[in-house]
Formats: sequence, structure tokens, C-alpha cells
Amino acid sequence: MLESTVAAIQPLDEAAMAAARELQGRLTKPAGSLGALEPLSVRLAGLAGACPPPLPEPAAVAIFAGDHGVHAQGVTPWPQEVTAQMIANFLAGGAVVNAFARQAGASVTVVDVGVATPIPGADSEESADPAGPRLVAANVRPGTRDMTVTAALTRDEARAAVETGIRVAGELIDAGAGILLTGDMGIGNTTPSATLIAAFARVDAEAATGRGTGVDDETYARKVSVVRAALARHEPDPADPLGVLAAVGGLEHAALAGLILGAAARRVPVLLDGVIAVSAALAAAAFAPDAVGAMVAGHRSAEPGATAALRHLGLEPLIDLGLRLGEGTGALLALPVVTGAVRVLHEVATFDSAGVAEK
Ligand SMILES: Cc1cc2ncn([C@H]3O[C@H](COP(=O)(O)O)[C@@H](O)[C@H]3O)c2cc1C
Ligand SMILES: O=C(O)c1cccnc1
Repeated sequence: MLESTVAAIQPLDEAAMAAARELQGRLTKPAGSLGALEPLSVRLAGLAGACPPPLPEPAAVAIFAGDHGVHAQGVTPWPQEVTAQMIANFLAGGAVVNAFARQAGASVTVVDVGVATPIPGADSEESADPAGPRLVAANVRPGTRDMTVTAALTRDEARAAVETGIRVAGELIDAGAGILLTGDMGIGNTTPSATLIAAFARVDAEAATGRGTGVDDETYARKVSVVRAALARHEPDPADPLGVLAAVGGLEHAALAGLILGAAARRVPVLLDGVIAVSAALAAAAFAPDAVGAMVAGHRSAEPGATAALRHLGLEPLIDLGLRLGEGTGALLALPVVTGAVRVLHEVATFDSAGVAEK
């Protein structure tokens, strides 16, 4: 499934992009006045192979959740159980991602791809709201292994998680989604994110590592040395993305890479959230460079590694609000910007049709 998905990812359609550029030039506004929205609309036309491209509706957030063996190294102040507890919170609709999803009109799908502790209330018989958040049980293993000691995952485990992401993308698109948004939950996951960014974007451990949920100076220094130790132990080869994900990734990172590949193969845009998402996007781009055409960077996370990853991908984030939460929150806040970029091509009059004089 991974190989056939990668093979299905094709370059953007040049004719549709030319048509969108030409249309942008005829709309009743000075050329270029919509800034970053104009090249975004052109790229989405190229992705859809149509001008105008479809409005990116409805939106679906997929939150991939997993735990991390490297938690044992003291890289986060939060207990591992918080991953499972936050899943219960997502399913009850009480997290920030739920508030923003309601605002944006997006569905929420939570995928347990490798949580280590029981999800409170997950086995309850209570009939869930069919329109409410949904849990997909796809646990590959209860958390990764500690990457400072051994590979986090076997190649087969990493592949299973990637293929879960591809499958979820296909299911959401089959159910009608016009855009996918990445979400994550996994206590400790900014550490593998930093390691993936250092490996793929070839930046130093310190440049790739941030303070995550707000660690103190001592924990930050430990975190950088954990990233450095993992890189030294595994010497991950960016030309072998499955190997990199297995050595130093997380199950949610692998699944997010799969979601991105699955969206790109179906030519549906995927709106990236923060540092976890962009580290997974580096893996997706290593599998299939043309997958970058389907990626829209929602926001600039406060994590320094996110900026390094976006630079490597050649993506400019749409918004920059200093967010450092994850869950899909930054992607959801950026969604109206993406919709606006496309809506312009559908609804704005041309100088000709509106009888507005040109300069
Ligand atoms: C209550 C709570 C809710 C969250 N929602 C997202 N994250 C975010 O923080 C975690 C990564 O940070 P670190 O690597 O420092 O542990 C991830 O679970 C991420 O999604 C949360 C973290 C907490 C504590
Ligand atoms: O950038 C993010 O998404 C992020 C940053 C810190 C902690 N969790 C997530």
C-alpha cells in the first residue's frame, strides 16, 4: 500500500496553474494584492487539476495519538498517562482542538496508533453522537521503544503506522472530506519530532529542539543531548524514510506521514499543524517529493525545529501566532485562510464582468 500510494503521487497540473494565474490577473483587485493567498490558490488549482479548484470543504482533522519510550529519559514534565486522558477529552469534545473544530465546522477523528495506557471510558457502551469525535482503534504497539537505547520501532511497525495513516486519509476522503488537517497527541513527542527534523533537514540537534510543553533549562539541555544521542546511535539516512521513522520517529509521526501521502495521492490538500506535523511532512517528502504540492503549512509553531522543517520543505506558514500546542489547533485556525484563497477564484468578479476600469 505504501509503494502504490507513493507511485500515485504526481506533480501539480501546469495548465490548471496557468489558468488560475491568468484568472487572478483579471479579478477586481490590484494584481498581487492578496499576497500569499494568490500563489496558494494557484497551487490548489494545480493539485486539483482544475481552475477554480473545489472549495476545501468539508474539513476533517485526524489526530494521531501515540506514546514514546524516550519519555523515560525525562524529556517532558508530563506523565505518559496524559496522552490517553487527552484522548478521552477529545472524544468528550473538551479540548482546544474541539473548540476550534466546532468553530471551523471540521469533523474530528482520533486515531490510537500507539497509546501505552488505557483510554479512560473508551470501552463504555454509551452511544456516541454520530456527528461527534470518533475513535479509530489502530494500535500498532503500546508506545515506541526508547530511541536512546534501541530503534523506536521495527520497520514493519513503522510501515503499519504509515499505512494506517494512508488508510485514514482514504476513508476521510471517501466520506467526502475536501481537505485534511493534521493533529497529534503524544506526551514527549516534540523530542522525536526534533530528531526527525535534525535527520531530514540536516540541522544541528540544538537548532531542531524546542521547549515543547514548556520545559525548564535543565530539561531542555537533557532533551538536546537525548536528540544528539539518538542521532549518533542510529545515524539515520534521510534517503531511507521508513528507516528514519523506525529508528527515531513515533507511531503518530509515521501515521501522519501516511495521512499526508494518502491525501497527496488523492490530490486533496493537507493542512499541516505544528512541529509534529512538519517533522512527519519531512518523512512524507522523502518518500515522495511531489507530496509537498499537497501540503499547506497552517502556522509557524513556536518550536524552532518547525521553522527549520518548513524551510527545508520550501513552505511559508499562513499564520504566526506563537502557538505551541499541537492537536491540530494551528491548522484549524488557518483553515479560513485556505478557504478564502479558493473562494476568491469562485466568487470574485473580473474587471470585464463588473465593468471596473483597469489601470
Ligand atoms: C494537557 C496537554 C494537552 C496537550 N495537547 C497537545 N499537547 C502537546 O504536547 C505534547 C508534546 O510536548 P512534550 O514533548 O513537551 O511532551 C504532545 O502531546 C502535543 O500534542 C499537549 C500537552 C499537554 C500536557
Ligand atoms: O508545534 C506544536 O505543534 C507543539 C509544540 C509544543 C508542544 N506540542 C506541540
